[in-house]
Amino acid sequence: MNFPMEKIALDFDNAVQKLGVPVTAQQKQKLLDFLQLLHKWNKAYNLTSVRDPEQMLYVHILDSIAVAPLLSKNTYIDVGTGPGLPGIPLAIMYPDKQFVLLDSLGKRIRFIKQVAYELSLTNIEPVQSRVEDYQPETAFDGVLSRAFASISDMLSWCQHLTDDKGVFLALKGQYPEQELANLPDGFTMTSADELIVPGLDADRYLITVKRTQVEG
Ligand SMILES: C[S@@+](CC[C@H](N)C(=O)[O-])C[C@H]1O[C@@H](n2cnc3c(N)ncnc32)[C@H](O)[C@@H]1O
Repeated sequence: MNFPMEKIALDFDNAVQKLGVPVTAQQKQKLLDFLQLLHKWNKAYNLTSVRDPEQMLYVHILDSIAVAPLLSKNTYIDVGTGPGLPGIPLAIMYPDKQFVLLDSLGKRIRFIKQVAYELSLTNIEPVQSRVEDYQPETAFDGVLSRAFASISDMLSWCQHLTDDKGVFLALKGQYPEQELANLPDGFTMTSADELIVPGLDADRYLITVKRTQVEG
């Protein structure tokens, strides 16, 4: 299928305006270049089940940048990033923040390396590893995930990646009531932000969890 760049660029402008997230011309170019690479390499690398470029715009690019206003820290790890979602769009939105993009599958990490090279993204570090095995030199400010695991599993597999002040951000569909009722001891949900993603007729929530602060 040809890539309908003109239509996608127009749809992008409309959606971003509704989203209310400021995007510069350079960021727009990089986001659309990423979309085009995702579309181009999807067959060879089996990166996403979404094959239609218009759908990719909403399901992958806009869904990822909808999180941008809620990122207030400096260093993040996107666990189970797949082809760089939501990490690559967020790294484009925040060139001054640092993102490690981690996945256990080599072909997805090879794709991310190619994207980083082609888009000159210097604030991402692709890592191929199981998250449980990855030992960073410095604790991250935040752990991010989308479509990765239950919140409990995310917390138990990723708690070694942050210190006591670290935040865990999980992008979810339906409000994950059951998952939140079963948080492991020592963790508390601190916010559940509903995201309205233009073009997506689906519930989206960003759940924030922190370590429970002990008083005194
Ligand atoms: C459903 S995909 C989601 C990809 C991406 N975050 C997205 O939203 O499109 C889940 C990803 O998690 C990765 N994954 C699953 N378990 C993992 C683990 N223990 N450590 C690292 N990556 C893992 C898989 O290889 C896969 O790419």
